Amino acid sequence: MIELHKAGYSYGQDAILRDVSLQLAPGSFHFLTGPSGAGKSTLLKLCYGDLLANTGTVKLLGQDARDLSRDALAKVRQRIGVVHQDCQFLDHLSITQNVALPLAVSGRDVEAEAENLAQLLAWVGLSPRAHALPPELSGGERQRAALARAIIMGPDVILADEPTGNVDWEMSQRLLSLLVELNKMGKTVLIATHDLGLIRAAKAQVSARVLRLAGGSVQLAGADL
Ligand SMILES: Nc1ncnc2c1ncn2[C@@H]1O[C@H](COP(=O)(O)OP(=O)(O)OP(=O)(O)O)[C@@H](O)[C@H]1O
Repeated sequence: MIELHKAGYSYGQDAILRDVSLQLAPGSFHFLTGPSGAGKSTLLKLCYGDLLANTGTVKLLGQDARDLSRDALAKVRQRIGVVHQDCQFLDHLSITQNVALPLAVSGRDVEAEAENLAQLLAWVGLSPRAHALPPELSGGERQRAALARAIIMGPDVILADEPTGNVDWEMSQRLLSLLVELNKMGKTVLIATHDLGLIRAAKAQVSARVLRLAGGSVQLAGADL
């Protein structure tokens, strides 16, 4: 469970989030919409402890984010997979090596995980590109590689920031079906997006709550979405 209670965040003097309360219950599927600059990425950063709220409370998997030591936060983060908006990779490493990075960083034996890695790349449809370098990938391939990297540690929660930002409709549907499939496996999913078509398509497949962030707080969006 990720839980925010009256959370606020300011970059310097600028209060971006003022009073955000939300609960991501285990196995739930949420969308987060709102105008550009409303603070969606900032809110996601609070949800995985990249930023600490200036006011209010943020609980990550039952623990107050402010009380987590660096090691405890690292452990919590292994259970929260993040697909970042800009999907950055290390360009000199292959896609397989990039996807495996969280394993290596957490001290796991990457060789021993080779079969799991291959299966994961096959699941996101990237087996033929397993040895390619990141600059050689298309936008949709990069997004799928970023999703694979986000879930390699087997997280309970997946936070995706505009995962379909730079891809065509067909690819966005493919990414959505991967996220829906993960949710059907019991994972909690939160997707920040401007793409209302994506939200409508998802609602035909999964019971999703749509949150709208505006003016520094979050409300449940209208039923027309
Ligand atoms: N590191 C930072 N320092 C100062 N201001 C920042 C920083 N990061 C974001 N901001 C500002 O905070 C506001 C919210 O940014 P954020 O990226 O969270 O919005 P967003 O809703 O995700 O936007 P978009 O939909 O365009 O991606 C913006 O005005 C942005 O310029």
